[in-house]
Amino acid sequence: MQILSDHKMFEGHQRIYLHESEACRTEMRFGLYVPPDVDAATAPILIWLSGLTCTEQNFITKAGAQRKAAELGMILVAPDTSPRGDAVPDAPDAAYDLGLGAGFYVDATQKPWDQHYRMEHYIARELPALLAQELGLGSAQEGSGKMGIAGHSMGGHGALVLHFRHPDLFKTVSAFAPIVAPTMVPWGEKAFTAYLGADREKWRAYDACALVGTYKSTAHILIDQGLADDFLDSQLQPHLFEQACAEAGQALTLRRLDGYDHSYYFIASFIDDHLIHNARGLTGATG
Ligand SMILES: N[C@@H](CCC(=O)N[C@@H](CSC=O)C(=O)NCC(=O)O)C(=O)O
Repeated sequence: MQILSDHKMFEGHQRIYLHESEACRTEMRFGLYVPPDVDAATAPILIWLSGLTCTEQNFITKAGAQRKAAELGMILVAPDTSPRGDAVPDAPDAAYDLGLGAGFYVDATQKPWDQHYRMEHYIARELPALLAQELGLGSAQEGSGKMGIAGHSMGGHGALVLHFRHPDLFKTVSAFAPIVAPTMVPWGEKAFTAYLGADREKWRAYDACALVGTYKSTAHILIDQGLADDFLDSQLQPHLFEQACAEAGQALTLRRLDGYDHSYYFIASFIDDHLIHNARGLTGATG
C-alpha cells in the first residue's frame, strides 16, 4: 500500500491510500482519517460509501466530518465508488449512472462488468482485511462490534444493503437520501440489469426494502432525507423503506428535513448527527 497524500487535520491525519485490489483487479484508492491519540487496535471505524459520480475525494473534502470524528475518536474510511483504470469497462455512452463512479456496491455477474465490478467483495472483505492486517485497525475485524457503515444516495443504498448482508461486520448503519428500493427505480433498474442480468428475482439480494426483516439486524437505523431533493420521488422514495421497516419490526428513525436538497451541503449540515449515532451504537459515546 502506498500513501498518496497526508494532511494534518484537527490534530489527526487525513490520508489517501493506493493499493492493488484483488477483488477489483485494479488499483483502488481510499481516504482514511485517523483522529489524534487513538489506539488503532480498538478505535471505532465508520466506513462511508459515496454516491454516483464520486471518488474517495467527495466525502473527505465536502462533508466536514473530520472535526466530529476527531472529538469522538472515530476513524473514517472513504473508499472509491467503483473500480477505475484503462482495463475497466465504462458505460458505452459514459453515462454518470453506470460503470465508472457507479459500482452500486454489488458483485457483478454479467459480462463485461464481472471482471472488475466486485464492490461488495471489496468493501465487505478486502478493505476490512487490509485495514486490520496492514494498518492495524483492530475494529475492522468481523465480530469486533466496533465498525459501522454510512453513505449517501447510491452509497446509502450500499450502506443499508451491506449492513443487512454483513451484520457481524457492520454493526451500525445510517444514510443520507439512500436509494432504498433499487429494484423499483430507474437508477437501480439500469445498474442491476447491467451488473446482475435480467432476472429481477436476483436483484432482491441487493434491495434494502427486500432485505429488511430477512437479514438479522439489531441496529437502530438513522436516515436523513431532504424534502427539496430533486430525486426524492423518482429515485429515492424513503416511504417504501419506512413501510418495510414497520412491517418487519426494524427500528428506524427517518427524518424528513425541510428545504434540504441532494447535495453535500445537506450532508455537511447533519453529518455530526450521523457520526454520533454510529459512535453511540459502537462504543456508547454520546458526542
Ligand atoms: N450528475 C447527475 C447527478 C450526480 C449526483 O447528484 N451525484 C451525487 C450522488 S447521486 C446518487 O448516488 C453526488 O454525491 N455528487 C457528488 C457531489 O460532490 O455532489 C445529474 O446531474 O443528474
